[in-house]
Amino acid sequence: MVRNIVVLGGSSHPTLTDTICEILGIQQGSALFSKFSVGETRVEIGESVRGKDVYIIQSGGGKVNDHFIELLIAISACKTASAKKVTAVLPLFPYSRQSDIPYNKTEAPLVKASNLSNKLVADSNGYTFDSIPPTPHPDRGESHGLTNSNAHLLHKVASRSQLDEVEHSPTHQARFNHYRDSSTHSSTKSDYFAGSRKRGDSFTSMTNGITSHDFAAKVDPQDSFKPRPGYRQWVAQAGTLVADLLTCAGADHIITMDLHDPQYQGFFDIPVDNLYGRPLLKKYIQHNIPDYKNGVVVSPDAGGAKRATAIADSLGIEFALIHKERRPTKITDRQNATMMLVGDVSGRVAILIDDLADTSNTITRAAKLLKKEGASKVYALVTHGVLSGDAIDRINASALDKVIVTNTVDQRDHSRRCPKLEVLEVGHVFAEAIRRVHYGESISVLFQYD
Ligand SMILES: O=P(O)(O)OC[C@H]1O[C@@H](O)[C@H](O)[C@@H]1O
Repeated sequence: MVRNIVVLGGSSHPTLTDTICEILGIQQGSALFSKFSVGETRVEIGESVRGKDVYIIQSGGGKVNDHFIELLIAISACKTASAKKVTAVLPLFPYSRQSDIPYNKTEAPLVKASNLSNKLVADSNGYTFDSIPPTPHPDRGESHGLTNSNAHLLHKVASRSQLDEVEHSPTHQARFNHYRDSSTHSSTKSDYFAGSRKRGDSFTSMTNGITSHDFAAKVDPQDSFKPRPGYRQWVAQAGTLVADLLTCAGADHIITMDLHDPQYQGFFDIPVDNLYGRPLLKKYIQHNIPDYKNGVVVSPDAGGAKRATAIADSLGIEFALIHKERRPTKITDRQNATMMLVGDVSGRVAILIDDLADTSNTITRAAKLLKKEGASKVYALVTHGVLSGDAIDRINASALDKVIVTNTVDQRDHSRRCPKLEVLEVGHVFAEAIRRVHYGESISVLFQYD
């Protein structure tokens, strides 16, 4: 039993708090989270936290803004009630995709939300959500700008040097130069759009200021937001604000898992422990995917390549990458994005790895492409199963055979609605991190997964 510690659970994920307390052998701290009729959050701490080491568990996902405010008020309440130290435990860190200028996912969603229910109808292959335009296929002469010299890579296993070859080939560079300004040469998703945002008004009017793909899933911002002609919209970078709010509220320490951008830790001036979900994902692959040694780990986009290659390397299996090409040909052509596979999955199990599935557009579209390219089965392994809006319907109707998520976000409702979903428990990882932080022990052992 861990002593002199108080663990409180916000309303985002009560079962995870229960699991953590059970593993630590303690009773959950007493706190009441409620609402005034107007919607304001009310927090009451029901026991003394004076001189105690307090851990407040609150995840992103669900009613993310309400949960975040609840957390801030709870932190502040504990500090003013003389807690010695307050640690915010955020299994999924809210707003962590907004640590930089939010990227604009011009290729998603594939349909307008207003038409979504009509579109959830399987095509002749039994899957929904066609790429528009179709995924390029060399046999059909749809090389989409690939030269003969690098088109052959589409049918080969992508080695690291081959990926570099594509990335650095003059043709590729030429194609992407217009997405970059002279000072922006990183290939991350954010940077593509950080660069393109600076291109000027044509891009501004093309995107019409869409700043969040979550938002895009609900309403079509084109209908509601038009930046004034000649003005480049100002895109909020909420990451810094969120980090500041936590520290201002009184947080002394943050524990989280698989931050979308690990560099986000640098936005804090308090310690941040960013735990890894990879050991769990790796173990799942080893124990549950038959013949995984002949499988291929696939990153659904360039931004996740590092994450996916780390798992592929540690399993000693091959790696492939889905390259999303955003090359609108006219101002209104927001959905003109194509996906192409760099690597070979033909006759093999494809194992998609990503940090997060929100609308699930990314993994369902990737699965469709992988099946078209001959994958025998497609698994998606994702740390954070946010699965908001129509995500579950989308997964159920997709080419995905299985979706594996951890329970950094509450999965009880998702599991009921999605027969393809399997959930991996993270309670023991957070319990061990809390125990080690409380006793001042190193937590680096939790980062090892080889
Ligand atoms: O396509 P959905 O599921 O909405 O969003 C998930 C994607 O958005 C990115 O931030 C994640 O890394 C992932 O690739």
